[in-house]
Amino acid sequence: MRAEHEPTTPATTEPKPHLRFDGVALTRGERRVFDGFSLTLTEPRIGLIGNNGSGKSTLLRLAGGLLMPDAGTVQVHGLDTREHRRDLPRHIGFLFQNPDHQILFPTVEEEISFGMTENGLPTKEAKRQAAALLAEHGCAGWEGRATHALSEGQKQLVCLLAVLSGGPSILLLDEPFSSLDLPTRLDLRRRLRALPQRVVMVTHDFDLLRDFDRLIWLEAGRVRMDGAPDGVLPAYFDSVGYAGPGT
Ligand SMILES: Nc1ncnc2c1ncn2[C@@H]1O[C@H](COP(=O)(O)OP(=O)(O)OP(=O)(O)O)[C@@H](O)[C@H]1O
Repeated sequence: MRAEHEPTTPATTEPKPHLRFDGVALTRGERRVFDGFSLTLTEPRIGLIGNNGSGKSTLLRLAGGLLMPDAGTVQVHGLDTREHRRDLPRHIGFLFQNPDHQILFPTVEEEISFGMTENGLPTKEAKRQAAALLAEHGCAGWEGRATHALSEGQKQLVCLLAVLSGGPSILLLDEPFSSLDLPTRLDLRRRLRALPQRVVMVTHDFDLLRDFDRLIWLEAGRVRMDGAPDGVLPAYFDSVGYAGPGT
Protein backbone atom coordinates (compact mmCIF):
# COMPACT_ATOMS: atom_id res chain seq x y z
CA MET A 1 0.00 0.00 0.00
CA ARG A 2 1.33 3.46 -0.89
CA ALA A 3 1.93 5.90 1.97
CA GLU A 4 0.04 9.23 1.92
CA HIS A 5 3.13 11.31 1.22
CA GLU A 6 4.60 9.06 -1.44
CA PRO A 7 4.86 10.87 -4.80
CA THR A 8 2.61 9.59 -7.55
CA THR A 9 4.15 8.43 -10.81
CA PRO A 10 4.19 11.32 -13.29
CA ALA A 11 1.79 10.88 -16.20
CA THR A 12 4.41 11.90 -18.81
CA THR A 13 7.38 9.79 -19.84
CA GLU A 14 9.68 12.77 -20.56
CA PRO A 15 13.28 11.61 -20.22
CA LYS A 16 14.84 13.02 -17.07
CA PRO A 17 17.85 15.24 -17.59
CA HIS A 18 21.03 13.71 -16.26
CA LEU A 19 22.81 17.07 -16.32
CA ARG A 20 21.39 20.52 -16.03
CA PHE A 21 23.08 23.94 -16.05
CA ASP A 22 20.88 26.80 -14.99
CA GLY A 23 22.01 30.42 -15.24
CA VAL A 24 25.63 29.41 -14.62
CA ALA A 25 28.29 32.11 -14.28
CA LEU A 26 31.95 31.33 -13.76
CA THR A 27 35.06 33.49 -13.84
CA ARG A 28 38.48 31.87 -14.02
CA GLY A 29 41.41 34.20 -13.46
CA GLU A 30 40.47 37.40 -15.26
CA ARG A 31 38.15 35.66 -17.66
CA ARG A 32 34.38 35.34 -17.48
CA VAL A 33 34.10 31.84 -19.02
CA PHE A 34 30.32 31.44 -18.57
CA ASP A 35 27.64 34.03 -17.92
CA GLY A 36 23.98 33.08 -17.63
CA PHE A 37 24.66 29.71 -19.25
CA SER A 38 21.79 27.21 -19.32
CA LEU A 39 21.68 23.74 -20.87
CA THR A 40 19.78 20.52 -20.21
CA LEU A 41 21.28 17.18 -21.24
CA THR A 42 19.11 14.09 -21.58
CA GLU A 43 20.52 12.13 -24.53
CA PRO A 44 22.70 9.04 -23.98
CA ARG A 45 25.68 10.25 -26.02
CA ILE A 46 26.56 13.90 -26.24
CA GLY A 47 29.64 15.48 -27.81
CA LEU A 48 31.09 18.89 -27.00
CA ILE A 49 33.03 20.60 -29.75
CA GLY A 50 34.47 24.07 -30.24
CA ASN A 51 37.74 25.91 -30.68
CA ASN A 52 40.44 26.07 -28.02
CA GLY A 53 39.36 28.13 -25.05
CA SER A 54 35.63 27.98 -25.84
CA GLY A 55 34.82 26.44 -22.44
CA LYS A 56 34.46 22.70 -23.12
CA SER A 57 36.71 21.41 -20.34
CA THR A 58 35.35 23.98 -17.93
CA LEU A 59 31.81 22.78 -18.66
CA LEU A 60 32.80 19.16 -17.96
CA ARG A 61 34.50 20.20 -14.72
CA LEU A 62 31.37 22.04 -13.64
CA ALA A 63 29.30 18.93 -14.44
CA GLY A 64 31.66 16.74 -12.44
CA GLY A 65 31.65 19.04 -9.42
CA LEU A 66 35.38 19.75 -9.88
CA LEU A 67 34.46 23.42 -10.26
CA MET A 68 31.56 25.22 -8.62
CA PRO A 69 29.67 28.02 -10.41
CA ASP A 70 29.95 31.57 -9.04
CA ALA A 71 26.22 31.93 -9.74
CA GLY A 72 23.46 29.63 -10.97
CA THR A 73 23.24 25.89 -10.44
CA VAL A 74 24.54 22.66 -11.89
CA GLN A 75 22.52 19.51 -11.25
CA VAL A 76 23.46 15.85 -11.71
CA HIS A 77 20.37 13.62 -11.71
CA GLY A 78 18.61 16.49 -9.96
CA LEU A 79 21.30 16.85 -7.28
CA ASP A 80 22.84 20.31 -6.90
CA THR A 81 26.62 19.84 -7.23
CA ARG A 82 27.19 22.45 -4.53
CA GLU A 83 25.09 20.60 -1.95
CA HIS A 84 25.91 17.04 -2.99
CA ARG A 85 29.59 17.27 -3.81
CA ARG A 86 30.43 14.12 -1.83
CA ASP A 87 27.72 12.07 -3.59
CA LEU A 88 28.91 12.95 -7.09
CA PRO A 89 31.58 10.24 -7.49
CA ARG A 90 28.78 7.66 -7.18
CA HIS A 91 27.13 9.12 -10.28
CA ILE A 92 29.98 10.57 -12.30
CA GLY A 93 33.14 9.05 -13.74
CA PHE A 94 35.66 11.60 -15.07
CA LEU A 95 38.33 10.62 -17.57
CA PHE A 96 41.02 13.24 -18.06
CA GLN A 97 43.08 13.80 -21.18
CA ASN A 98 46.33 12.87 -19.47
CA PRO A 99 46.23 9.56 -17.56
CA ASP A 100 49.23 10.67 -15.48
CA HIS A 101 46.92 13.29 -13.93
CA GLN A 102 44.53 10.53 -12.93
CA ILE A 103 46.54 7.49 -11.86
CA LEU A 104 47.04 7.38 -8.10
CA PHE A 105 48.39 3.93 -7.30
CA PRO A 106 51.53 1.91 -8.10
CA THR A 107 49.72 -1.20 -9.34
CA VAL A 108 46.84 -1.80 -11.73
CA GLU A 109 44.96 -3.80 -9.11
CA GLU A 110 45.06 -0.98 -6.56
CA GLU A 111 44.10 1.58 -9.19
CA ILE A 112 41.02 -0.36 -10.25
CA SER A 113 39.88 -1.64 -6.85
CA PHE A 114 40.14 1.76 -5.11
CA GLY A 115 36.76 3.04 -6.35
CA MET A 116 35.07 -0.15 -5.17
CA THR A 117 36.59 -0.13 -1.67
CA GLU A 118 35.65 3.57 -1.44
CA ASN A 119 32.07 2.45 -2.16
CA GLY A 120 32.30 0.07 0.80
CA LEU A 121 33.22 -3.22 -0.89
CA PRO A 122 35.57 -5.42 1.18
CA THR A 123 39.13 -5.39 -0.19
CA LYS A 124 39.12 -9.08 -1.15
CA GLU A 125 35.91 -8.76 -3.16
CA ALA A 126 37.12 -5.51 -4.76
CA LYS A 127 40.28 -7.28 -5.92
CA ARG A 128 38.23 -10.17 -7.30
CA GLN A 129 36.01 -7.77 -9.25
CA ALA A 130 39.04 -5.81 -10.48
CA ALA A 131 40.52 -9.02 -11.90
CA ALA A 132 37.18 -9.87 -13.52
CA LEU A 133 36.87 -6.38 -15.05
CA LEU A 134 40.39 -6.65 -16.47
CA ALA A 135 39.67 -10.09 -17.92
CA GLU A 136 36.41 -8.83 -19.42
CA HIS A 137 38.36 -6.13 -21.28
CA GLY A 138 41.08 -8.40 -22.58
CA CYS A 139 43.64 -7.59 -19.88
CA ALA A 140 43.62 -10.79 -17.81
CA GLY A 141 46.56 -10.98 -15.41
CA TRP A 142 47.35 -7.26 -15.43
CA GLU A 143 46.65 -6.90 -11.68
CA GLY A 144 50.27 -6.82 -10.53
CA ARG A 145 51.58 -4.60 -13.34
CA ALA A 146 53.18 -1.29 -12.37
CA THR A 147 50.99 1.59 -13.56
CA HIS A 148 54.00 3.82 -14.32
CA ALA A 149 55.38 1.19 -16.73
CA LEU A 150 52.26 0.98 -18.91
CA SER A 151 52.12 2.61 -22.33
CA GLU A 152 49.89 5.68 -22.79
CA GLY A 153 47.10 3.60 -24.32
CA GLN A 154 47.32 0.99 -21.56
CA LYS A 155 47.19 3.75 -18.96
CA GLN A 156 44.10 5.21 -20.64
CA LEU A 157 42.44 1.81 -20.57
CA VAL A 158 43.29 1.26 -16.89
CA CYS A 159 41.93 4.74 -16.10
CA LEU A 160 38.72 3.91 -17.97
CA LEU A 161 38.34 0.62 -16.06
CA ALA A 162 39.11 2.37 -12.75
CA VAL A 163 36.40 4.92 -13.51
CA LEU A 164 33.92 2.17 -14.50
CA SER A 165 34.66 0.18 -11.35
CA GLY A 166 33.01 2.92 -9.28
CA GLY A 167 29.73 2.14 -11.13
CA PRO A 168 28.94 5.67 -12.37
CA SER A 169 25.88 6.26 -14.55
CA ILE A 170 27.50 9.20 -16.36
CA LEU A 171 30.95 9.35 -17.96
CA LEU A 172 32.57 12.72 -18.57
CA LEU A 173 35.44 12.30 -21.02
CA ASP A 174 37.85 15.12 -21.76
CA GLU A 175 39.67 14.35 -25.02
CA PRO A 176 40.40 10.80 -23.91
CA PHE A 177 42.00 9.74 -27.19
CA SER A 178 44.27 12.64 -28.04
CA SER A 179 47.60 10.93 -27.42
CA LEU A 180 46.73 7.46 -28.66
CA ASP A 181 47.86 5.69 -31.80
CA LEU A 182 45.20 4.61 -34.31
CA PRO A 183 44.80 0.94 -33.23
CA THR A 184 44.53 1.89 -29.53
CA ARG A 185 42.13 4.71 -30.38
CA LEU A 186 39.92 2.35 -32.40
CA ASP A 187 40.02 -0.21 -29.61
CA LEU A 188 39.00 2.30 -26.93
CA ARG A 189 36.30 3.68 -29.23
CA ARG A 190 34.83 0.19 -29.55
CA ARG A 191 34.89 -0.28 -25.79
CA LEU A 192 33.24 3.08 -25.18
CA ARG A 193 30.52 2.43 -27.76
CA ALA A 194 29.58 -0.77 -25.93
CA LEU A 195 29.19 0.87 -22.50
CA PRO A 196 25.74 1.40 -21.03
CA GLN A 197 26.70 4.68 -19.32
CA ARG A 198 25.59 8.09 -20.46
CA VAL A 199 28.54 9.81 -22.08
CA VAL A 200 29.47 13.45 -22.45
CA MET A 201 32.68 13.74 -24.42
CA VAL A 202 34.94 16.59 -25.44
CA THR A 203 36.87 15.54 -28.50
CA HIS A 204 38.38 16.70 -31.76
CA ASP A 205 37.96 13.14 -33.07
CA PHE A 206 35.02 14.10 -35.26
CA ASP A 207 34.64 10.62 -36.76
CA LEU A 208 33.79 9.31 -33.33
CA LEU A 209 31.02 11.88 -32.95
CA ARG A 210 29.17 11.05 -36.15
CA ASP A 211 26.88 8.52 -34.48
CA PHE A 212 26.36 10.52 -31.27
CA ASP A 213 22.83 11.55 -30.32
CA ARG A 214 23.60 15.24 -29.93
CA LEU A 215 26.48 17.66 -30.49
CA ILE A 216 26.90 20.96 -28.75
CA TRP A 217 29.21 23.49 -30.36
CA LEU A 218 30.55 25.96 -27.83
CA GLU A 219 31.93 29.33 -28.75
CA ALA A 220 33.25 31.76 -26.13
CA GLY A 221 31.18 30.16 -23.37
CA ARG A 222 27.94 30.13 -25.34
CA VAL A 223 26.12 27.48 -27.37
CA ARG A 224 26.71 28.39 -31.01
CA MET A 225 24.82 25.35 -32.32
CA ASP A 226 23.09 22.36 -30.78
CA GLY A 227 21.68 19.38 -32.66
CA ALA A 228 22.38 16.18 -34.55
CA PRO A 229 25.96 15.57 -35.76
CA ASP A 230 24.98 15.73 -39.45
CA GLY A 231 23.87 19.35 -38.93
CA VAL A 232 26.41 20.61 -36.40
CA LEU A 233 29.63 19.10 -37.82
CA PRO A 234 29.34 20.58 -41.35
CA ALA A 235 28.44 23.98 -39.88
CA TYR A 236 31.45 23.85 -37.55
CA PHE A 237 33.75 22.76 -40.39
CA ASP A 238 32.42 25.62 -42.58
CA SER A 239 33.10 28.14 -39.84
CA VAL A 240 36.77 27.17 -39.71
CA GLY A 241 37.17 26.72 -43.49
CA TYR A 242 37.66 22.96 -43.26
CA ALA A 243 36.50 21.00 -46.30
CA GLY A 244 37.79 17.58 -45.29
CA PRO A 245 41.07 15.72 -44.88
CA GLY A 246 43.96 17.23 -46.83
CA THR A 247 42.59 20.81 -46.82
N1 LIG B 1 42.85 27.59 -14.37
C1 LIG B 1 42.48 28.61 -15.15
N2 LIG B 1 42.80 29.89 -14.82
C2 LIG B 1 42.42 30.91 -15.61
N3 LIG B 1 41.72 30.76 -16.74
C3 LIG B 1 41.39 29.54 -17.12
C4 LIG B 1 41.74 28.39 -16.34
N4 LIG B 1 41.25 27.30 -16.97
C5 LIG B 1 40.64 27.74 -18.07
N5 LIG B 1 40.71 29.08 -18.16
C6 LIG B 1 40.17 29.91 -19.24
O1 LIG B 1 38.83 29.52 -19.45
C7 LIG B 1 38.51 29.54 -20.84
C8 LIG B 1 37.93 28.19 -21.22
O2 LIG B 1 38.93 27.19 -21.05
P1 LIG B 1 38.64 25.65 -21.32
O3 LIG B 1 39.86 24.91 -20.91
O4 LIG B 1 37.35 25.29 -20.71
O5 LIG B 1 38.49 25.64 -22.89
P2 LIG B 1 38.41 24.41 -23.88
O6 LIG B 1 37.30 24.72 -24.82
O7 LIG B 1 38.37 23.15 -23.13
O8 LIG B 1 39.80 24.56 -24.63
P3 LIG B 1 40.79 23.44 -25.27
O9 LIG B 1 40.13 22.95 -26.54
O10 LIG B 1 42.02 24.24 -25.57
O11 LIG B 1 41.03 22.37 -24.25
C9 LIG B 1 39.81 29.88 -21.57
O12 LIG B 1 39.79 31.23 -21.92
C10 LIG B 1 40.89 29.64 -20.55
O13 LIG B 1 41.96 30.52 -20.72
